[in-house]
Amino acid sequence: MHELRTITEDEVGAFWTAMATGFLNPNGSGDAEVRRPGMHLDRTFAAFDGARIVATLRSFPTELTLPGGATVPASAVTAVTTTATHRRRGLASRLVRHDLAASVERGEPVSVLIAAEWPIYGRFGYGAATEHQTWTVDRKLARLRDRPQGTVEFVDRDTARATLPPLFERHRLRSPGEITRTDRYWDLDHGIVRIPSWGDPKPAFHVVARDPAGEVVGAARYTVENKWTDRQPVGTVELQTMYTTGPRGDLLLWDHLLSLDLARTVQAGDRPVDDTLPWLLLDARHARASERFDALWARVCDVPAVLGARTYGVPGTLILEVVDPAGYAEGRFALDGGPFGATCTPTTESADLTIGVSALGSILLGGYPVRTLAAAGLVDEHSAGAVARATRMFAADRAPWCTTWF
Ligand SMILES: CC(=O)SCCNC(=O)CCNC(=O)[C@H](O)C(C)(C)COP(=O)(O)OP(=O)(O)OC[C@H]1O[C@@H](n2cnc3c(N)ncnc32)[C@H](O)[C@@H]1OP(=O)(O)O
Repeated sequence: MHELRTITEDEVGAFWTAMATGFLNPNGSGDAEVRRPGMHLDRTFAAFDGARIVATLRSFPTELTLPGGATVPASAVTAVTTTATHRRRGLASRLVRHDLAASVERGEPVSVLIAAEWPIYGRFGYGAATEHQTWTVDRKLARLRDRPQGTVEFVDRDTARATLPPLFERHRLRSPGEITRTDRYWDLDHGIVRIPSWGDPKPAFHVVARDPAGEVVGAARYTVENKWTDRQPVGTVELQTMYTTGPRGDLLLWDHLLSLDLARTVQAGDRPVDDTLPWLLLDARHARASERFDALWARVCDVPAVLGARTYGVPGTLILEVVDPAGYAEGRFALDGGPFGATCTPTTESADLTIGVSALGSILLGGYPVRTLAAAGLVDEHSAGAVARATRMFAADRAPWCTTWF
């Protein structure tokens, strides 16, 4: 049996080398020094074959925003790898289960991650909870419905670094599915701190949008691929980051992006599935959607703590039977919730619905309708109308969206 434990300071380098190898990055052995400040060694686990690290997992504390804007403490899991020579022997399973147990011990009510591949994490109780999509816009065809009011200016990287965090904070607290970012995250995001094996970041433009009163209403970063065919500019503007305080900022920044002569296409990934962009255009079909996929996955460990902290689309009560083979979320719970808050407590009343813990993760943020999961056989209805009621209650007033990769 391979030993599984937290790593020591001396093993930090070997941890990152093993992780990089697991992610098929042959150059990762020089990353440890830059990676070390973001690590919590008491929640950085490895499996050992003799003295060699052959599987990795680490987590860090964060906060998850729920529908209604409340946040709950969460454990963010990342760097899950097993070295190719040691796969399918249960090492990742042991690490994930070990980390979940430690998370529950610490009292974190939910664990989150971004799944490299869909089939990996459902067995541990995680469920896909948010989605995002990519827009591709032909800027020669797309026209905005309205003229924006305000200004957009180019700024340098350090100004962008100072401008984005407060905009993100506003976005985070109204966006179910988003998590907190540290200063270090922002430094990495702006290429101020660099992971050696990632290479140099592509040079980018930074812009800040202001309303007519001069208040900052948005900021964006984009790269440009300069390309010509038959003496025609056919390059692509790739939007890397955009946060706004609302529609005014969206309009200003999209007006800017669509006005970039010498590029043909604007591509924007990781956008919310209920984005305003198509509705800002004269012809919504010029915003072509693609790459709509799951993003953040959630694993509920403490049902009353998370279901009691979010708000619900309509007032209602439900008795939920949660099935969790690991036991953490297992039980029957009385939920009484509405647009202004909720209570959720263990109960012995008979259940309206039975749901597995993974499906519970998928309805937690309002990302997937209860009705859809019930139709797919993932939720059982025991009292007439319970699926319809739960569908209306769990719906969120905005699509959950997580823009933070970890
Ligand atoms: C949050 C994150 O960090 S996401 C990143 C995930 N890591 C990667 O994608 C890196 C490349 N992949 C790997 O390193 C490994 O394949 C891992 C970490 C995904 C799995 O590691 P292993 O030690 O092989 O997993 P383990 O042996 O515990 O397998 C558990 C089960 O999951 C299944 N499984 C694991 N990975 C996959 C996958 N990619 N696709 C489908 N099934 C998978 C296995 O088949 C096994 O099922 P079984 O018990 O029914 O046979």
